[in-house]
Amino acid sequence: MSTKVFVDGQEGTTGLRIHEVLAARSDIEVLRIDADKRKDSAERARLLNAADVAFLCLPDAASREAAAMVTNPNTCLIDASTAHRTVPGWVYGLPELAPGQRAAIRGAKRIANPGCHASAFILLLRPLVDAGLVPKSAVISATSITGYSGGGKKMIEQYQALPTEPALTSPRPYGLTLAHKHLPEMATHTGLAQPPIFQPIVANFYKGLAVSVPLSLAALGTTAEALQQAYERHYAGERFIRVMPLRDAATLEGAFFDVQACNDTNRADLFVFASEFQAVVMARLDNLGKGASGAAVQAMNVHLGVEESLGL
Ligand SMILES: NC(=O)C1=CN([C@@H]2O[C@H](COP(=O)(O)OP(=O)(O)OC[C@H]3O[C@@H](n4cnc5c(N)ncnc54)[C@H](OP(=O)(O)O)[C@@H]3O)[C@@H](O)[C@H]2O)C=CC1
Ligand SMILES: CC(=O)N[C@@H](CCC(=O)OP(=O)(O)O)C(=O)O
Repeated sequence: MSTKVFVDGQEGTTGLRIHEVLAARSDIEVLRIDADKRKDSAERARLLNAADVAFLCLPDAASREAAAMVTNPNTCLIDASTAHRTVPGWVYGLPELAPGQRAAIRGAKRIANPGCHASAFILLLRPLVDAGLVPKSAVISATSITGYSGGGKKMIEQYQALPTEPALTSPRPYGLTLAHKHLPEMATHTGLAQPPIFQPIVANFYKGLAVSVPLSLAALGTTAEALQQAYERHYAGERFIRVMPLRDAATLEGAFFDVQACNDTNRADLFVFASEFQAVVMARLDNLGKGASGAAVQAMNVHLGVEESLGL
């Protein structure tokens, strides 16, 4: 019997990509809403309650509204927005987070999909905190470089309009109130007592994201090898996480890091670059792949118990 899936927000960036991925699946029956009814509450409620799995690819307020419409106890919600990522009763949809997370996703009817910057940051920090290499009390800073599709339809339109606004031709730091919406999940799901000092930068390319975290090996009393081993242990057997060799030679030879090399995959690549006393750990992913739609489909596969038998 096929699984009935509804995407609330089917015309948006994340929703469209989920549809593309699901189109290749014979085990999924996609329930579609008529384009002119896509904001009609009664029709959305009908389809949400008819679905076995419903993806919420909506702004936060509309996601909260959608969650409140669901009365069918069998409907599993996978919310791509920020609305429920630290809310009790919702399971964080990152199977590689820690032992037990996969089982939690399998058993949950409310799954909150991680944010794109947050996914990369948490994949880097959680293993180091769990291994005791970074204390929970540490003050961490992080920089993220992201493609403009992370900003959804409005930002895509802005970057693709011709002629290009001069300010958009160079990378643009943002989040300068130091209150980015991913900070709460970054602290909650790493175990850090306080969120990082977080500096995102958006630039004129469609998709791809890399988070960098500088660490003082001397201050932490650790080594680059120990960081690398912590990643290798934590992610052993994880097909969507690739722990790259310490001081990845291919990157160092080229001298420049390729932020887009995970595009069109559900993979995250993790790197440790280091001198004797300092390290920079980096995570790279496709903000629309492992950072959004890919991760949402992976969470669905884990929930349905079909992750092992499928690619994405
Ligand atoms: N883009 C990315 O890389 C990522 C996005 N996310 C999150 O996923 C969610 C969706 O993002 P994204 O796809 O980029 O956003 P978009 O702006 O591209 O799409 C959002 C869609 O939701 C629709 N919508 C808005 N309000 C309602 C409503 N009340 N009822 C029904 N539909 C509604 C919009 O309709 P209309 O077409 O009329 O505008 C639009 O089609 C957001 O919460 C976002 O923060 C998460 C991870 C990464
Ligand atoms: C370029 C850009 O604006 N990116 C978005 C992140 C996209 C994302 O992951 O948003 P959610 O938290 O809704 O998942 C931002 O930094 O706010």
